[in-house]
Amino acid sequence: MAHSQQTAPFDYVIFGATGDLTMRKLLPALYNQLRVGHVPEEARIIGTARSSLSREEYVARAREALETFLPAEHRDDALIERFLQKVHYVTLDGTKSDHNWDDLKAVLDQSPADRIRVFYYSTAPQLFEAISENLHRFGFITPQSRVVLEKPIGTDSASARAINDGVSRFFEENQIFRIDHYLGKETVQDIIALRFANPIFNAVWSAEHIQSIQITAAETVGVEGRASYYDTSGALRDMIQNHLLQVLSLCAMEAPADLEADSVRDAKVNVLKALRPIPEEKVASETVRAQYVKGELKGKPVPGYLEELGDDSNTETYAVMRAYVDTPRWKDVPFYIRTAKRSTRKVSEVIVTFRKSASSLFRTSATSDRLVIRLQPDEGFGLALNVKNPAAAGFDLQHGTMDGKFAPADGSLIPDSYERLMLDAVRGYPALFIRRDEVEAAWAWVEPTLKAWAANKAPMAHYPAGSYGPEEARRFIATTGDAWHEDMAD
Ligand SMILES: NC(=O)C1=CN([C@@H]2O[C@H](COP(=O)(O)OP(=O)(O)OC[C@H]3O[C@@H](n4cnc5c(N)ncnc54)[C@H](OP(=O)(O)O)[C@@H]3O)[C@@H](O)[C@H]2O)C=CC1
Ligand SMILES: O=C1O[C@H](COP(=O)(O)O)[C@@H](O)[C@H](O)[C@H]1O
Repeated sequence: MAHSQQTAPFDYVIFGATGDLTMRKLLPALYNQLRVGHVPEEARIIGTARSSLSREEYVARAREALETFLPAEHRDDALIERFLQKVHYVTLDGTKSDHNWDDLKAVLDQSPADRIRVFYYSTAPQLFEAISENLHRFGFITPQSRVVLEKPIGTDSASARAINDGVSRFFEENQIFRIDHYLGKETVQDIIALRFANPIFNAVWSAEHIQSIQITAAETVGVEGRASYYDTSGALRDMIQNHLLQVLSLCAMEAPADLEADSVRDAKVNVLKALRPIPEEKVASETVRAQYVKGELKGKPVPGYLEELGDDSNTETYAVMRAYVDTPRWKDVPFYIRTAKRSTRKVSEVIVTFRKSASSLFRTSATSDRLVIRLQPDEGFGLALNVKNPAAAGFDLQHGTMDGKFAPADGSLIPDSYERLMLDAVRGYPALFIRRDEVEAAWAWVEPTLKAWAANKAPMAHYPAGSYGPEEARRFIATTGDAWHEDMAD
C-alpha cells in the first residue's frame, strides 16, 4: 500500500460537522495530520450542518473538541489556532435543495476550480442520496471531487444496494470512499505485513498447519449516547458485518498481485464470496447472541442493557459467528468472529492456533503454538511456542513466549485510523476503503443470521456486564475443539 504522504491543497466539506464523530475523530485527525506536515497551508475544512451557527461559534466548538479529544502530547495552542484558521462553517440542510447552497458555493468559489474536494458524509446514511443529488444539482461535483461514506452502509443487502445506487447516480465508483475505520488501523494493516513479509508465517498459513483463527473485538463501554442507533443495529451489524469481516478477509486472503487498491480488494472480496453460507436452520448451532445484564466493571456496578435503554429489546450486545472459508487453503478451518459491549476489558485481537506437533519424542505432548496479533491496545504480537521446561528432570514441554511491538520506529504514537483514511481520500487512494462488492458480499453472508435472530430461531443468552460473555459461548467454541483466548493458559 505504498503511497506518497504528500497531499495537494484540498477543501474538506463535512456534512454532519456538529456531530459526535466530527468532534471526537474527524477534526482531531485533520489537526494531527497538519501537525505532522501532511496538510498543505492552502487546505480548508468546511463544516456544514443544520444548526444555525456563525463561523466564530463553530470555531469555538471545534477548539473545545480539540482541547478535549487530542492526546496531551499532541496539543499545541499555536498549532490549534493555525488549524482553526482553516475552519469554515455553513448552516445547511444537505437534503433540501432550497437551503443555503449559495453560501457553500461562496466558500468553495474562494478556491481554484480544480481544487480537490472531499465531501465527507458524517450523517445518517438515509441522507446520502439527497445530499449527493444536491451537490450535483448545484454543480459542486468536479472531476477532482470524492465522497467519503460513513458506516453503516445499510442494514441489510437491499438497503446497502439502495444507498450504493443512490450515491452512484452522482459519483463514479472510483470517487466513492466507504470508510471502515478498522482498515485505517496500522495494526490491522500489519496482518498483511506479518503474513506476506515473513516466510515463517507465510509458509504455514493454511489448513495444513492452522487449527483455527479467532477474531475478537471487545469493549468495556456500553451503548453510551448512541442507544437509538445501536438498538436498531446490534453487535452483528455494528461490528461483524464490516470491521470483523474485513479483518477476517485480510487473515484469509490469497496473496494479492501487488498492494494496489483493486488487487487487495479483489483478494478480500474473494474471501467474502467463499464464506460458507449459514442457512437459517443452522444459525442456532453456528452463532451465539447475547445481551448484557447488570454486573460490575472496575469495581463499579453497571446497569444491564435493558435498564440503560429503558425499554424492552431483542437487540444483541454480544455476537459470535463460526465461519468457514471454502477454499482449498482453508479447508474446514473454523474462524470464530466475536464482538462484545461491556466486556471485561477492551481488546481487539486475532489468535491463530496452530495444529499440535505429532512428534512422540517428548515425555509430555506438545500444546498448540499460537500467534496473537494485538490490534489494540498494547499493539503488537505474541508467539507462544513449545520449549523445554528447564525445571523438569525429563524432557517436558512448556510454552515459551516471544513478544513484539508494532510501535513506530521514531517513538511517536500510532496515528488514529481516521488520520490515515481522511488523507487517503484526499490523495484519491482507495486501498483502505471498502469497494461496493465487498459491502454487498458481507451483507449477503450475515443476512440469514440476521433473519433467524429476528425470527427468534436462536436463543438470546445473557452475560453480566464486566464478564467475557455468556457461558453458551464457551460451550459453543468447544464443539469444534477450541477455547477462547481468555481461557487459555497464556
Ligand atoms: N459517533 C461515532 O463514534 C460513529 C459514528 N458513525 C456514523 O457516523 C454518522 C454520524 O454519527 P454521529 O456524529 O455520531 O451522529 P450525530 O447524531 O452526533 O451527528 C449527526 C450530524 O448530522 C447533522 N445532520 C443531521 N441531519 C442533517 C441534514 N439534513 N443536513 C445536514 N446535516 C445534518 C447533525 O447536525 P444538525 O442537527 O445541526 O443538522 C450532526 O452534525 C452516523 O452515520 C454514524 O452511524 C460511525 C462510526 C462511529
Ligand atoms: O464502528 C464502531 O466501532 C467502535 C469500536 O471501534 P474501536 O476502534 O474502538 O475498536 C464501536 O464502539 C462502535 O459501536 C462501532 O459503531
